[in-house]
Amino acid sequence: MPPVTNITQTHPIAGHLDMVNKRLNDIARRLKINKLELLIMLTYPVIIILGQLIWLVAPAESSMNYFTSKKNIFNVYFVKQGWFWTTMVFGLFLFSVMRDSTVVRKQHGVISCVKKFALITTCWFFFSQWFLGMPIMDRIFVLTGGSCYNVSAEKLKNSEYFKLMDFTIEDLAEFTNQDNDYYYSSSISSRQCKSMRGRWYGGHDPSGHVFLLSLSTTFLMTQLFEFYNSITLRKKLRQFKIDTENHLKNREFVPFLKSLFLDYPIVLLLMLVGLWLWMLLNTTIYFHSLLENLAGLFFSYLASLLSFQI
Ligand SMILES: CCCCC/C=C\C/C=C\C/C=C\C/C=C\CCCC(=O)SCCNC(=O)CCNC(=O)[C@H](O)C(C)(C)COP(=O)(O)O
Ligand SMILES: Nc1ncnc2c1ncn2[C@@H]1O[C@H](COP(=O)(O)O)[C@@H](OP(=O)(O)O)[C@H]1O
Repeated sequence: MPPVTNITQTHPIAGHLDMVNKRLNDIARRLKINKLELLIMLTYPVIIILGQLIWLVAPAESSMNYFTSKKNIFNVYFVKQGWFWTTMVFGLFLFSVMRDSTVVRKQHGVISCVKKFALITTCWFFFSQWFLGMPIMDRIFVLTGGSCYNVSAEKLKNSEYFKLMDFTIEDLAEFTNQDNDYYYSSSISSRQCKSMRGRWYGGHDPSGHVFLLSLSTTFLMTQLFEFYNSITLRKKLRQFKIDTENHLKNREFVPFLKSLFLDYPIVLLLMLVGLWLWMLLNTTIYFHSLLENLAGLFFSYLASLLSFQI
Protein backbone atom coordinates (compact mmCIF):
# COMPACT_ATOMS: atom_id res chain seq x y z
CA MET A 1 0.00 0.00 0.00
CA PRO A 2 1.48 3.49 -0.92
CA PRO A 3 2.37 5.71 2.06
CA VAL A 4 -0.46 8.04 3.06
CA THR A 5 0.57 11.71 2.78
CA ASN A 6 -0.60 13.90 5.60
CA ILE A 7 -2.73 16.44 3.74
CA THR A 8 -3.75 18.13 6.97
CA GLN A 9 -0.14 19.09 7.72
CA THR A 10 -0.12 22.79 8.64
CA HIS A 11 1.52 25.50 6.55
CA PRO A 12 4.81 26.79 8.09
CA ILE A 13 3.31 30.30 8.42
CA ALA A 14 0.38 28.91 10.42
CA GLY A 15 2.95 27.34 12.75
CA HIS A 16 4.63 30.71 13.27
CA LEU A 17 1.31 32.46 13.85
CA ASP A 18 0.44 29.82 16.39
CA MET A 19 3.72 30.50 18.18
CA VAL A 20 3.11 34.29 18.15
CA ASN A 21 -0.39 33.67 19.48
CA LYS A 22 0.93 31.52 22.34
CA ARG A 23 3.57 34.13 23.15
CA LEU A 24 0.93 36.90 23.24
CA ASN A 25 -1.28 34.79 25.51
CA ASP A 26 1.73 34.26 27.76
CA ILE A 27 2.58 37.97 28.02
CA ALA A 28 -1.09 38.92 28.55
CA ARG A 29 -1.41 36.33 31.35
CA ARG A 30 1.71 37.61 33.05
CA LEU A 31 0.50 41.24 32.89
CA LYS A 32 -2.97 40.09 34.08
CA ILE A 33 -4.68 41.69 31.08
CA ASN A 34 -6.58 40.22 28.13
CA LYS A 35 -5.20 39.77 24.63
CA LEU A 36 -7.20 42.61 23.11
CA GLU A 37 -5.81 45.05 25.68
CA LEU A 38 -2.32 43.78 24.89
CA LEU A 39 -2.80 44.13 21.12
CA ILE A 40 -4.08 47.70 21.49
CA MET A 41 -1.08 48.58 23.66
CA LEU A 42 1.30 47.09 21.09
CA THR A 43 0.11 49.44 18.33
CA TYR A 44 1.97 52.42 19.90
CA PRO A 45 5.52 51.04 19.69
CA VAL A 46 4.71 50.19 16.05
CA ILE A 47 3.59 53.80 15.42
CA ILE A 48 6.67 55.18 17.20
CA ILE A 49 9.01 52.96 15.14
CA LEU A 50 7.17 54.00 11.95
CA GLY A 51 7.57 57.68 12.95
CA GLN A 52 11.30 57.19 13.52
CA LEU A 53 11.67 55.47 10.15
CA ILE A 54 9.85 58.31 8.35
CA TRP A 55 12.04 60.85 10.18
CA LEU A 56 15.17 58.96 9.12
CA VAL A 57 14.32 58.36 5.46
CA ALA A 58 12.41 61.58 4.67
CA PRO A 59 13.99 64.45 6.65
CA ALA A 60 12.68 66.98 4.10
CA GLU A 61 9.13 66.15 5.19
CA SER A 62 9.79 67.89 8.48
CA SER A 63 10.22 71.29 6.89
CA MET A 64 7.32 71.10 4.47
CA ASN A 65 4.50 69.37 6.23
CA TYR A 66 1.54 71.26 7.73
CA PHE A 67 1.68 68.97 10.77
CA THR A 68 5.20 70.11 11.67
CA SER A 69 3.68 73.33 12.91
CA LYS A 70 2.76 73.44 16.59
CA LYS A 71 0.03 75.86 15.57
CA ASN A 72 -1.79 73.40 13.28
CA ILE A 73 -5.49 73.45 14.15
CA PHE A 74 -5.62 69.77 15.13
CA ASN A 75 -2.90 70.39 17.71
CA VAL A 76 -4.27 73.68 19.05
CA TYR A 77 -7.98 72.85 19.19
CA PHE A 78 -7.91 69.08 19.61
CA VAL A 79 -4.75 67.58 21.18
CA LYS A 80 -4.07 70.55 23.44
CA GLN A 81 -7.66 70.14 24.72
CA GLY A 82 -7.39 66.39 24.34
CA TRP A 83 -8.80 65.29 27.67
CA PHE A 84 -11.87 67.42 27.10
CA TRP A 85 -12.58 65.71 23.73
CA THR A 86 -11.94 62.25 25.14
CA THR A 87 -14.32 63.01 28.04
CA MET A 88 -17.04 64.28 25.68
CA VAL A 89 -16.85 61.31 23.34
CA PHE A 90 -16.70 58.86 26.22
CA GLY A 91 -19.73 60.53 27.88
CA LEU A 92 -21.78 60.30 24.67
CA PHE A 93 -20.68 56.70 24.13
CA LEU A 94 -21.66 55.72 27.67
CA PHE A 95 -25.04 57.43 27.32
CA SER A 96 -25.73 55.54 24.08
CA VAL A 97 -24.69 52.21 25.66
CA MET A 98 -27.14 52.79 28.53
CA ARG A 99 -29.95 53.30 26.00
CA ASP A 100 -28.92 50.39 23.77
CA SER A 101 -31.16 47.38 24.45
CA THR A 102 -28.85 45.02 22.51
CA VAL A 103 -25.95 45.44 24.97
CA VAL A 104 -25.65 42.70 27.60
CA ARG A 105 -24.07 42.88 31.11
CA LYS A 106 -24.71 46.61 30.97
CA GLN A 107 -24.87 47.70 34.59
CA HIS A 108 -21.65 46.02 35.71
CA GLY A 109 -19.83 47.23 32.55
CA VAL A 110 -20.98 50.84 32.93
CA ILE A 111 -19.95 51.08 36.59
CA SER A 112 -16.51 49.59 35.95
CA CYS A 113 -15.89 51.81 32.94
CA VAL A 114 -16.79 54.97 34.89
CA LYS A 115 -14.35 53.87 37.64
CA LYS A 116 -11.65 53.28 35.02
CA PHE A 117 -12.24 56.70 33.55
CA ALA A 118 -12.01 58.36 36.96
CA LEU A 119 -8.72 56.54 37.56
CA ILE A 120 -7.10 57.43 34.25
CA THR A 121 -8.33 61.04 34.55
CA THR A 122 -6.53 61.22 37.90
CA CYS A 123 -3.39 59.76 36.29
CA TRP A 124 -3.60 62.28 33.42
CA PHE A 125 -4.07 65.12 35.89
CA PHE A 126 -1.11 64.11 38.08
CA PHE A 127 1.17 63.39 35.13
CA SER A 128 0.50 66.42 32.97
CA GLN A 129 -1.31 69.10 35.00
CA TRP A 130 -0.58 69.18 38.72
CA PHE A 131 1.02 66.90 41.28
CA LEU A 132 1.22 68.76 44.58
CA GLY A 133 2.72 71.58 42.55
CA MET A 134 4.57 70.76 39.35
CA PRO A 135 3.10 67.85 37.33
CA ILE A 136 5.05 64.56 37.26
CA MET A 137 6.37 65.14 33.70
CA ASP A 138 7.86 68.51 34.75
CA ARG A 139 9.34 67.02 37.92
CA ILE A 140 11.14 64.42 35.80
CA PHE A 141 12.47 67.18 33.55
CA VAL A 142 13.79 69.23 36.47
CA LEU A 143 15.22 66.20 38.32
CA THR A 144 17.18 65.25 35.20
CA GLY A 145 18.87 68.67 35.02
CA GLY A 146 16.33 70.79 33.13
CA SER A 147 15.41 74.39 33.87
CA CYS A 148 13.48 77.30 32.49
CA TYR A 149 16.05 79.65 30.89
CA ASN A 150 16.09 83.01 29.12
CA VAL A 151 13.32 84.73 31.07
CA SER A 152 13.80 88.43 30.56
CA ALA A 153 13.47 90.87 33.47
CA GLU A 154 10.24 92.42 32.16
CA LYS A 155 8.50 89.03 31.84
CA LEU A 156 9.62 87.84 35.27
CA LYS A 157 6.91 86.86 37.82
CA ASN A 158 7.64 85.34 41.27
CA SER A 159 11.23 86.55 41.15
CA GLU A 160 12.14 84.68 44.36
CA TYR A 161 12.24 81.45 42.31
CA PHE A 162 14.71 82.86 39.76
CA LYS A 163 18.46 83.39 39.56
CA LEU A 164 20.34 85.71 37.25
CA MET A 165 21.89 83.93 34.25
CA ASP A 166 25.56 84.89 34.45
CA PHE A 167 26.38 82.36 31.74
CA THR A 168 25.19 81.68 28.20
CA ILE A 169 24.01 78.35 26.90
CA GLU A 170 25.27 77.92 23.37
CA ASP A 171 21.98 76.44 22.04
CA LEU A 172 19.92 79.25 23.54
CA ALA A 173 22.25 82.17 22.80
CA GLU A 174 20.22 83.31 19.77
CA PHE A 175 17.29 84.12 22.07
CA THR A 176 19.20 86.37 24.42
CA ASN A 177 20.14 89.95 23.93
CA GLN A 178 23.46 91.09 25.40
CA ASP A 179 21.99 94.35 26.76
CA ASN A 180 19.37 92.71 28.97
CA ASP A 181 19.45 90.59 32.10
CA TYR A 182 18.05 87.07 31.81
CA TYR A 183 16.95 84.72 34.57
CA TYR A 184 16.55 80.97 35.03
CA SER A 185 14.66 78.71 37.45
CA SER A 186 14.23 75.01 38.23
CA SER A 187 11.24 75.58 40.48
CA ILE A 188 8.54 76.50 38.00
CA SER A 189 6.38 74.33 35.71
CA SER A 190 6.63 74.17 31.93
CA ARG A 191 3.35 76.07 31.67
CA GLN A 192 4.63 78.93 33.86
CA CYS A 193 7.88 78.90 31.90
CA LYS A 194 5.99 79.22 28.61
CA SER A 195 3.83 82.03 30.01
CA MET A 196 7.04 84.01 30.73
CA ARG A 197 8.43 83.17 27.27
CA GLY A 198 11.25 81.18 28.86
CA ARG A 199 13.04 78.24 27.25
CA TRP A 200 12.41 74.78 28.74
CA TYR A 201 15.83 73.27 28.24
CA GLY A 202 18.36 70.72 29.42
CA GLY A 203 16.47 67.83 31.00
CA HIS A 204 14.67 64.69 29.96
CA ASP A 205 11.19 65.85 28.93
CA PRO A 206 8.69 62.93 28.66
CA SER A 207 6.22 63.64 25.86
CA GLY A 208 2.86 64.82 27.21
CA HIS A 209 1.35 64.34 23.75
CA VAL A 210 2.39 60.68 23.54
CA PHE A 211 1.07 60.13 27.07
CA LEU A 212 -2.33 61.73 26.44
CA LEU A 213 -2.89 60.31 22.95
CA SER A 214 -1.95 56.72 23.78
CA LEU A 215 -3.81 56.68 27.12
CA SER A 216 -7.00 58.11 25.56
CA THR A 217 -6.88 55.73 22.61
CA THR A 218 -6.31 52.67 24.80
CA PHE A 219 -9.20 53.66 27.05
CA LEU A 220 -11.67 54.42 24.23
CA MET A 221 -10.85 51.26 22.24
CA THR A 222 -10.97 48.91 25.22
CA GLN A 223 -14.32 50.39 26.32
CA LEU A 224 -15.71 50.07 22.80
CA PHE A 225 -14.88 46.35 22.79
CA GLU A 226 -16.19 45.98 26.33
CA PHE A 227 -19.72 46.47 25.01
CA TYR A 228 -19.51 45.48 21.34
CA ASN A 229 -17.79 42.70 19.41
CA SER A 230 -16.69 42.90 15.79
CA ILE A 231 -20.06 41.50 14.55
CA THR A 232 -22.30 43.89 16.54
CA LEU A 233 -19.99 46.76 15.69
CA ARG A 234 -20.14 46.08 11.96
CA LYS A 235 -23.93 45.77 12.19
CA LYS A 236 -24.16 49.14 13.93
CA LEU A 237 -21.91 50.85 11.39
CA ARG A 238 -23.96 49.40 8.51
CA GLN A 239 -27.15 50.71 10.12
CA PHE A 240 -25.51 54.13 10.59
CA LYS A 241 -24.68 54.21 6.88
CA ILE A 242 -28.29 53.39 5.92
CA ASP A 243 -29.74 55.97 8.36
CA THR A 244 -27.29 58.64 7.19
CA GLU A 245 -28.11 58.04 3.52
CA ASN A 246 -31.82 58.42 4.30
CA HIS A 247 -31.29 61.58 6.34
CA LEU A 248 -29.09 63.22 3.74
CA LYS A 249 -31.39 62.20 0.86
CA ASN A 250 -34.26 63.98 2.62
CA ARG A 251 -32.02 66.89 3.67
CA GLU A 252 -32.71 66.17 7.35
CA PHE A 253 -29.57 67.67 8.84
CA VAL A 254 -30.75 68.09 12.42
CA PRO A 255 -32.05 64.48 12.70
CA PHE A 256 -28.74 63.36 11.16
CA LEU A 257 -26.72 65.19 13.85
CA LYS A 258 -29.07 63.92 16.56
CA SER A 259 -28.61 60.33 15.43
CA LEU A 260 -24.82 60.78 15.14
CA PHE A 261 -24.46 62.21 18.65
CA LEU A 262 -27.09 60.16 20.47
CA ASP A 263 -27.40 56.84 18.61
CA TYR A 264 -24.05 56.37 16.89
CA PRO A 265 -21.34 58.09 19.00
CA ILE A 266 -19.21 55.02 18.18
CA VAL A 267 -18.63 56.80 14.86
CA LEU A 268 -17.36 59.87 16.74
CA LEU A 269 -15.29 57.59 18.96
CA LEU A 270 -13.65 55.91 15.95
CA MET A 271 -13.02 59.30 14.29
CA LEU A 272 -11.39 60.65 17.45
CA VAL A 273 -9.22 57.52 17.77
CA GLY A 274 -8.18 57.96 14.12
CA LEU A 275 -7.21 61.59 14.78
CA TRP A 276 -5.35 60.66 17.98
CA LEU A 277 -3.31 57.97 16.16
CA TRP A 278 -2.50 60.34 13.29
CA MET A 279 -1.35 63.06 15.72
CA LEU A 280 0.68 60.48 17.63
CA LEU A 281 2.47 59.53 14.41
CA ASN A 282 3.23 63.20 13.78
CA THR A 283 4.55 63.69 17.31
CA THR A 284 6.92 60.77 16.84
CA ILE A 285 8.14 62.06 13.45
CA TYR A 286 8.71 65.72 14.27
CA PHE A 287 8.78 66.33 18.03
CA HIS A 288 10.94 65.07 20.92
CA SER A 289 13.62 62.41 21.00
CA LEU A 290 12.79 58.71 20.72
CA LEU A 291 13.57 58.25 24.41
CA GLU A 292 11.22 61.08 25.46
CA ASN A 293 8.42 59.62 23.35
CA LEU A 294 9.03 56.19 24.90
CA ALA A 295 8.98 57.75 28.38
CA GLY A 296 5.54 59.30 27.64
CA LEU A 297 4.37 55.90 26.45
CA PHE A 298 5.79 54.17 29.54
CA PHE A 299 3.72 56.35 31.89
CA SER A 300 0.60 55.89 29.80
CA TYR A 301 1.15 52.10 29.98
CA LEU A 302 1.36 52.34 33.78
CA ALA A 303 -1.95 54.24 33.91
CA SER A 304 -3.65 51.77 31.51
CA LEU A 305 -2.35 48.73 33.38
CA LEU A 306 -3.69 50.18 36.63
CA SER A 307 -7.10 50.77 35.03
CA PHE A 308 -7.24 47.22 33.63
CA GLN A 309 -7.13 45.90 37.20
CA ILE A 310 -10.57 47.45 37.98
C1 LIG B 1 -20.34 64.63 28.45
C2 LIG B 1 -20.42 64.25 29.87
C3 LIG B 1 -19.20 63.50 30.35
C4 LIG B 1 -19.61 62.47 31.33
C5 LIG B 1 -18.46 61.55 31.66
C6 LIG B 1 -18.98 60.30 32.24
C7 LIG B 1 -18.46 59.81 33.30
C8 LIG B 1 -17.41 60.53 34.08
C9 LIG B 1 -16.73 59.58 35.01
C10 LIG B 1 -15.93 59.95 35.96
C11 LIG B 1 -15.60 61.39 36.11
C12 LIG B 1 -14.25 61.57 36.72
C13 LIG B 1 -13.52 62.57 36.39
C14 LIG B 1 -13.90 63.41 35.23
C15 LIG B 1 -13.81 64.86 35.56
C16 LIG B 1 -13.46 65.71 34.68
C17 LIG B 1 -12.96 65.28 33.34
C18 LIG B 1 -12.02 66.28 32.76
C19 LIG B 1 -12.74 67.38 32.02
C20 LIG B 1 -11.76 68.02 31.13
O1 LIG B 1 -11.27 67.36 30.31
S1 LIG B 1 -11.45 69.68 31.34
C21 LIG B 1 -9.77 69.88 30.90
C22 LIG B 1 -9.51 70.00 29.47
N1 LIG B 1 -8.11 70.15 29.33
C23 LIG B 1 -7.42 69.41 28.50
O2 LIG B 1 -7.97 68.61 27.83
C24 LIG B 1 -5.92 69.68 28.43
C25 LIG B 1 -5.21 68.60 27.67
N2 LIG B 1 -3.84 68.98 27.41
C26 LIG B 1 -2.80 68.49 28.09
O3 LIG B 1 -2.95 67.68 28.98
C27 LIG B 1 -1.42 69.03 27.69
O4 LIG B 1 -1.55 70.13 26.86
C28 LIG B 1 -0.60 67.95 26.95
C29 LIG B 1 -0.30 66.83 27.94
C30 LIG B 1 -1.34 67.40 25.74
C31 LIG B 1 0.70 68.56 26.43
O5 LIG B 1 1.37 69.20 27.38
P1 LIG B 1 2.22 70.50 26.93
O6 LIG B 1 3.16 70.11 25.85
O7 LIG B 1 1.21 71.52 26.48
O8 LIG B 1 2.94 70.90 28.18
N1 LIG C 1 1.44 66.14 16.71
C1 LIG C 1 1.84 67.37 17.03
N2 LIG C 1 1.49 68.42 16.24
C2 LIG C 1 1.89 69.66 16.57
N3 LIG C 1 2.66 69.98 17.64
C3 LIG C 1 3.04 68.97 18.43
C4 LIG C 1 2.65 67.63 18.18
N4 LIG C 1 3.19 66.84 19.14
C5 LIG C 1 3.89 67.65 19.95
N5 LIG C 1 3.79 68.93 19.54
C6 LIG C 1 4.40 70.11 20.17
O1 LIG C 1 5.70 69.75 20.65
C7 LIG C 1 5.92 70.29 21.95
C8 LIG C 1 6.18 69.16 22.91
O2 LIG C 1 5.00 68.44 23.15
P1 LIG C 1 4.82 67.35 24.29
O3 LIG C 1 5.86 67.62 25.33
O4 LIG C 1 3.44 67.50 24.80
O5 LIG C 1 4.99 66.04 23.60
C9 LIG C 1 4.67 71.08 22.31
O6 LIG C 1 4.93 72.40 21.99
P2 LIG C 1 4.35 73.62 22.84
O7 LIG C 1 4.48 73.23 24.28
O8 LIG C 1 5.19 74.80 22.44
O9 LIG C 1 2.93 73.74 22.38
C10 LIG C 1 3.61 70.50 21.41
O10 LIG C 1 2.58 71.41 21.07
